[in-house]
Amino acid sequence: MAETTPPRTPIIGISLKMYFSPSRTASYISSFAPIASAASALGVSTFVIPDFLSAASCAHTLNSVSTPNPSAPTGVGAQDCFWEEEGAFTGEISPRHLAELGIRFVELGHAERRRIFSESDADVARKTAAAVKNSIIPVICVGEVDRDEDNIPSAVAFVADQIRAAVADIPTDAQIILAYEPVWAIGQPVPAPTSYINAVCSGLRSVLDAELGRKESARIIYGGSAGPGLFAELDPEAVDGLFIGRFGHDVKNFEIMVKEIAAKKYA
Ligand SMILES: O=C[C@H](O)COP(=O)(O)O
Repeated sequence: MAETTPPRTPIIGISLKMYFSPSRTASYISSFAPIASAASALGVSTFVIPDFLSAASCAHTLNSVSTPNPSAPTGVGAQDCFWEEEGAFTGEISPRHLAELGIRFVELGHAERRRIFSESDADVARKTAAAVKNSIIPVICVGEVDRDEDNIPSAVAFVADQIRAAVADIPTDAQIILAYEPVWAIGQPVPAPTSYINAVCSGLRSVLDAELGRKESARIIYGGSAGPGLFAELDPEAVDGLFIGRFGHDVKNFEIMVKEIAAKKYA
């Protein structure tokens, strides 16, 4: 069954990629839990995506955190899943089994998976459908590969095609998160220019609202070297939050970004 609530609450998440050991992840989650609770009180949803080894224990911890605002919950995500739910698929991870462990999000189609593991839009679409079927919110990563700041329509067209492919087999009211990450801005000292982020996200918002009927069910979050200070410069009509990498490894930075999102979205 598709996850259909809550709609368009501001949200910030972090992927720990393969940076942290299990013990460092456990320590991070302990510090993260009270921040998630405070974020909920501010009306901001949060999520953490650890590696698979730590996902179940992190979900156990975070799912018991008190979040005062039911529209702004917290949760744990997985960094990928398979499109099948069970069977002879050595090394793969079932979305149904993730759901059984209390994992509420799954990141799909990250640029690193597309580049290193040759994941295609068709793969992402099948995984998205499997996640939604198991009531897991897909965090679908999209973004153009090449930097060409003078050609915003081309970036919007490329990313819109990725989105159309990813959502082809799910209901319009299924809640999704689109992590817009220009590939050229990932792993850099600074994010993409804010005017560029705002223009591309605004273009994508139009496609989601007018063409795909996803005004309420799709949120756009920006990722790619995002850190403190960025959200204050973003257009809150177009961008619903952030997808954090390295600059959230210090959990105090994550807390700062939660407050910046709340201040901007609820101004
Ligand atoms: O998953 C997160 C993004 O790829 C961004 O990572 P980054 O902020 O370390 O560039």
